[in-house]
Amino acid sequence: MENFQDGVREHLLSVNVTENGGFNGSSEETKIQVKGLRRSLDEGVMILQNVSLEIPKGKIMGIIGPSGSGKSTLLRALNRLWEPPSGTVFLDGIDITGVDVLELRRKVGMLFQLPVLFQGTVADNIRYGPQLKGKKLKDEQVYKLLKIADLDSSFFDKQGSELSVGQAQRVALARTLANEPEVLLLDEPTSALDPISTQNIEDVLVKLKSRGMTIAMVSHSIKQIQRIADVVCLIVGGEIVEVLRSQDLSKAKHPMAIRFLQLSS
Ligand SMILES: Nc1ncnc2c1ncn2[C@@H]1O[C@H](COP(=O)(O)OP(=O)(O)OP(=O)(O)O)[C@@H](O)[C@H]1O
Repeated sequence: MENFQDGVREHLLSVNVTENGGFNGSSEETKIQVKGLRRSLDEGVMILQNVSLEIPKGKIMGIIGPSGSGKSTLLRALNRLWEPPSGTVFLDGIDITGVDVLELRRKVGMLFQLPVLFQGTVADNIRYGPQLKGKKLKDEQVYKLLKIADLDSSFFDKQGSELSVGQAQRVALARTLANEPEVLLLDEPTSALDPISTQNIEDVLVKLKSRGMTIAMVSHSIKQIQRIADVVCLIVGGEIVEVLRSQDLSKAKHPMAIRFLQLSS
């Protein structure tokens, strides 16, 4: 317990990020594997069609695609906010449907477009997750989490209601990091933020990645994906149509992907 934050840092530093930059190469470890994931609505409409994907460890994967293409549904399957069928989503090779759901959500944390802070101070919010497990974070540990989320110590005692959306999003990130996640899922985390708050969040994400965190981020901003993602997954009509390195986005071949990229840039 004394070493909680050191433990976070050690964990993050201990993951060896591969240098070759390949995302399908044999030397790169897979953190999350999705195999043949499907979801259909009662009326038979397919939202996800046979989706298979490997999210590499210690990298940022951007997930982009037109509205309604299934991006959020895919992301939510990865920590069972939508329950995937067994045998379709694996974390470190283990089927997530067999893992205790709260334990899974500690390992695979999620941030949404709009942060929702609980009543109380910023510190109360950050302490929330560990407290559920009977652990009380020391002030020093809370300050360290604030720092990782690029918030100074003056935020410790502030009420959630006093914060801007951008600041609240960073508190939500610190609250998620208090659970010592191995993976972060982000569903358009900066779409409600101004450019400076967006840059603050992007900087934190890049810093977390450099410490070994695996990140999957849905974004509508191709420019954002090009700034921070290593790999991009393009999803159209519930199907993954391309997986590319972000610098190779312009090489997309699928006609719908090309059209989407042209209209979005
Ligand atoms: N629980 C649900 N019940 C009915 N339809 C749903 C449900 N969840 C998602 N859908 C539908 O599935 C499709 C994919 O939704 P999803 O939110 O995953 O898309 P998205 O790519 O994230 O969209 P956006 O970019 O607009 O957020 C949409 O047509 C949506 O209306």
